Amino acid sequence: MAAAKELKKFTREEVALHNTEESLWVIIDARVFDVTRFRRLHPGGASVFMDEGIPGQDATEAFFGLHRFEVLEKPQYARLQIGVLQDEEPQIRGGIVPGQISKVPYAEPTWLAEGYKSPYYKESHHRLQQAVRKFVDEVIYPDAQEHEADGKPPSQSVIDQMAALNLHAMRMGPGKHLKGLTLMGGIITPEEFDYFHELLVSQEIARCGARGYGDGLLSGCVIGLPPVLNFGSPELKARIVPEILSGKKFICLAVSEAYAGSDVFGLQTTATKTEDGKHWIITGTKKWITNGTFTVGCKTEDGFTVILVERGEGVSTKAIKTSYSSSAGTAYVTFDHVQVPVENTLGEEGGGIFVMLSNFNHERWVMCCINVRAQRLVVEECMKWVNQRKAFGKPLHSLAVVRSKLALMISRVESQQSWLENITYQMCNMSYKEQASKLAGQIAFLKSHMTRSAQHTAADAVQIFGGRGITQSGMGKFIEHYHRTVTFDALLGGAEDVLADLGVRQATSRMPSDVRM
Ligand code: HEM
Repeated sequence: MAAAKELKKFTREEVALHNTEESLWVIIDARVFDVTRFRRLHPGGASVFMDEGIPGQDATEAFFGLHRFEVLEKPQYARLQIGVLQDEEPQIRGGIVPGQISKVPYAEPTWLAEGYKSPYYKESHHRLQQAVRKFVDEVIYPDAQEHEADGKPPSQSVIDQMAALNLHAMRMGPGKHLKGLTLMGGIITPEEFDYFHELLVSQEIARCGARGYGDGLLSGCVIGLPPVLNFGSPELKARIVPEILSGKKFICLAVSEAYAGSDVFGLQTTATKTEDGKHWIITGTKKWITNGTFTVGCKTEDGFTVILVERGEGVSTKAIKTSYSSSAGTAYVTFDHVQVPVENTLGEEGGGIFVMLSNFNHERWVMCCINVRAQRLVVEECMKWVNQRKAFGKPLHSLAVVRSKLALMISRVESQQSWLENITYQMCNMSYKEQASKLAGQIAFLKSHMTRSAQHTAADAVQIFGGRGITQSGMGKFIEHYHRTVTFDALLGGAEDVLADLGVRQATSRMPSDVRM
């Protein structure tokens, strides 16, 4: 927006004189705009500027009932501002102020909201959160908005800047891969880094509200690299890991197929050994694969084996159009007699299910971190909308039916974040093995509960926003996007119903044999 100090000052009386089609000014939040020529170009039509109470008048309330704050920040509209009101200051804050914590109730998890306390987050978490938020607001958010819309992948410059701060490495969680790295310019040490740091990094990125872009931003690495880190040979890791964490190469996990998804034993991609036993020959297809090197689940003689396949001869990919942005790079992958050295085997031959299962908890937990933060963004959007939008002469929040929807949305998001933090605390205090046995059910339940809740929240938000909730631009743009893409989380990393069932099956299998009512 134009800097207020360079602008002329006008009284309300002076502005009021410009109330005709020949000279038309309006006041928006103490800023004076000359819309005489713009009127004919206005996306909302020319006539609205001549409606009662608009020409030469203060149109602040009418404006914010129809436009996002960002409209005023766009250069082509900001230049319409010719001055400010004498002795008055703009009062409205909107858009993105890099690094800022939202003051909207429930827009932030309690550990970030003013005046609240948390047993889980220490000073190092706050330090990291502040730095990551500023980076996300300044670097990732604008790129996310642009490419979610144009469908292009995240800019390499953003991936490189994230790599320079070791953000890709931090998204893999605590562990040996962080050793010796300078994290976020050195504001936190690898030794300090725990799952709460990882949680906050994932959640800060999720605030962008760009689902396809978010997946394109190396989420394939979050799920595809752990099998290499945990089961790859030292040589393989030395060759692959640095290239990936520096953002030079992309990796993804390729399990689901046209034939099988949750049913990993139903996979049809095969890996057979060459006669000399030195190579795998991989043939088959994979579907809905995010990003590019592949960590592939294959059927082998011994059952199911996970193998790292590098892009090369016999590997081809083509884009799949889904209901979210092609920025995610969702692909159909074909392996046609691809020759891969046996040294690329991850874990034991035939032990693929163990490799996958050990990955699933972390992967699903990351999805939970992202999911609940995306839900919170919807709460924030709804809170703002019900406050600034008027219906029947009153703000929307004066309607009981709207308040009851908000009550459910807020309750869902708060309870899920609390459950997530409890699980994260257990993760910080359990060995990886303990996590696998004790937390698989908890995480499966949380994810399944969250994805179902998210769908309720999406539907409620659309009701609150009305037609704007299904419109890709303007006031409801985040709601439309959320509603269109919300079901993704209910499918990735284990379908909602399968996960809920997994949790119950695990619980019943652990019932003590001597317990009776
Ligand atoms: C400097 C002043 C203004 C600028 C730069 C401006 C700009 C815009 C833009 C960019 C849109 C497209 C909306 C979007 O996709 O976000 C829009 C829509 C609209 N504007 Fe304005 N506008 C201004 C003032 C006003 C005023 C004073 C009114 C009247 C009360 C008004 C009424 C509307 C309406 C009714 C729409 C359509 C909204 C919808 O489809 O939901 N605008 N305006």
